[in-house]
Formats: sequence, C-alpha cells, structure tokens
Amino acid sequence: MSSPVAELHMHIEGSLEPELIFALAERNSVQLPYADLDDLRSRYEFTDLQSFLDLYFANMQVLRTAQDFADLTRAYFARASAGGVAHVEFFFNPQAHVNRGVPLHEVLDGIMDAVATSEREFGLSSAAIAAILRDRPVHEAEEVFSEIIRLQTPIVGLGLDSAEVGNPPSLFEDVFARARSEGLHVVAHAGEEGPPEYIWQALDLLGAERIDHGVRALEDPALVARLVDEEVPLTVCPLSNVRLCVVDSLSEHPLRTMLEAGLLVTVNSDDPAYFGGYVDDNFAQLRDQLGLTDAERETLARNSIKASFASDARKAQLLRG
Ligand SMILES: Nc1ncnc2[nH]cnc12
Ligand SMILES: [Zn+2]
Repeated sequence: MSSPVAELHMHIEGSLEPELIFALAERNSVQLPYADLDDLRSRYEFTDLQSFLDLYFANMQVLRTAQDFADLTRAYFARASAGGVAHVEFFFNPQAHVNRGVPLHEVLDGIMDAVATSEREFGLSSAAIAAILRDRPVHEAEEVFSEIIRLQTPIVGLGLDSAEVGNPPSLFEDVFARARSEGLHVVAHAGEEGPPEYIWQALDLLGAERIDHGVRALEDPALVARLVDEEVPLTVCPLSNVRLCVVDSLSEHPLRTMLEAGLLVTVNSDDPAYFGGYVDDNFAQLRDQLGLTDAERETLARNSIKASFASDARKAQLLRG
C-alpha cells in the first residue's frame, strides 16, 4: 500500500469530464457546439497552453449554479480519493465565471459546500485557492479579490494562472500583497511556458510560497540553488507538460533531474479531465515511462504533504499514512 498523497496543483474546472459537460448542458439547457461525446473528445489535442485554455474556458459555460459547482467539486473529490489523494488544495477561477454572468456567490457557495464536507464524505481534507487570470486586466483581479474577502470566503490562498508568456507576475504585486496581509497563502504558476525570470518575480515580488510548474527553473542554476536552499516546493504536472508540449514525452520529463538537484518536487494532475489522468495516473505513467521507483514515489508523496498548507497535526497524520 503506497503512502497517501496531497494534490497541490489542480484546477477544479479542469476536472470537468466530457460526460459531466453533457449532463450539465442538459440540466441548464445550454446548447453545446459538439455533436456528441466523441466529437468533444476529438478536440482534446493541444499544441500549447493557449490551445488548451480555449477549450477549458469554452466548456465552463455549462457551469451555472451552486449545485453545478458542488457536483463538479464532489466528482473530483470522489475520483481523487479513489486514487490515493488524502489532501487537496485546488484552484478555481472566479473571473472565468463572473465575467460570463454567473454570480460570484453561486461559485463560492457550491465549491465551499463540497469543501466543508470532504473529510466526512470522502476522507479527504480540502482547501480552495482563488486563482487570478493573469491575462485579464489587473483591476479585474483586484475587484474579484475584494469581493471574495468581503464575503469572508474561507479560501486558503491566492494563486496566479492562465496564459503565462507576456503576463509577468510583476503586474500583480499589489493584489498579492493584499492577500498576504489578509493572512492568505500565496502561490503562482511560473516557468511552465514562461522564462525563469517569472519564477524570480513570483518569489521576490509576490512572495510566492510555492511555484506551480517551475520546470523551466532548470535553465537557471542560480535559481535552482535558491529554490533548493529555501526549500520552495514546485508543483510539477508531468502529464500536463506532455499534453501541452512543454516536454516532448514522459520518458524525457525532467522530474528525476529535478529530484536529483534537491528540489522539493511534487506530482500533480493540473487539469485531469483534459490531460489524460488524475494523480494516480500520473504516478502510474511515470513508473512505466520514466522508470519511477517506489522510493522516488515515496519521496514525492512525502514532499507533497510537507509542501501543503495543512495544519501540522494533519500533516503528521498524513505522514503516518
Ligand atoms: N496548466 C495551466 N497553466 C496555466 N493556467 C492554467 N489554467 C488551467 N490549467 C492551467
Ligand atoms: Zn495549473
């Protein structure tokens, strides 16, 4: 029996499976631009991050009510728990819903309802991170963040995601400073498609406690030394990196190089409904295609718990297995 894992990098909207897209479209009378499931599935071929984001945002149109968000979140919890995930810190994208007319409270009520019962229902502790869309105007991020705070939403942190290149962390210094002053954890996607410079900015300007992805850190030895020295966790997403053409194949993924460099690496699913699998699928394919050993898996599992924002008591419980 392998040790429990914490999943620290997944987007709840990226767990929207094709079957649920069709079921929610029916429930909400949404006309989908796909003939059937096979037609939808045939579109899951991506050439880069943007080509994925286009489909990711398009499919969100079926999410309308608190019930939809609760059903989506619970479906992920059930699947993740079955795959050995015992703790999750997941992203959601409030702007992606508010901007198409869904009231913020519908999003928050649904997600937080599922979070509140995850331990009882699925034996899985959970926490939500509001992620800012970095390719949208800065004032929009500030407005949605203010509203989340005004509603006293029990989120655990603030994150930064969406199209990376050309949208550096430096743009979002103020909203991240506010998040920190509210006592929230802060994390940022950096070094997925963007340069190592964006990782430096995430650390120095945003105060990021974890870097989401960070694979391009390997291009900058001084940055690697800093990340090792400060034990900054990197939430790496191997299947995502292959599907978004960040790496050519899983057998060429730099995960082992990162581990050998002494980086605090974790394995995550990112957008499991789009990238061919959940955390357990990532581990299984890493074993088959990269020769990931049981000892390496154990290290990665322990890293994920260490890197989480769970309480010390919960971390100790998770580490006991
Ligand atoms: N891999 C990813 N990178 C940036 N933004 C995202 N939003 C959902 N998945 C993402
Ligand atoms: Zn991501």
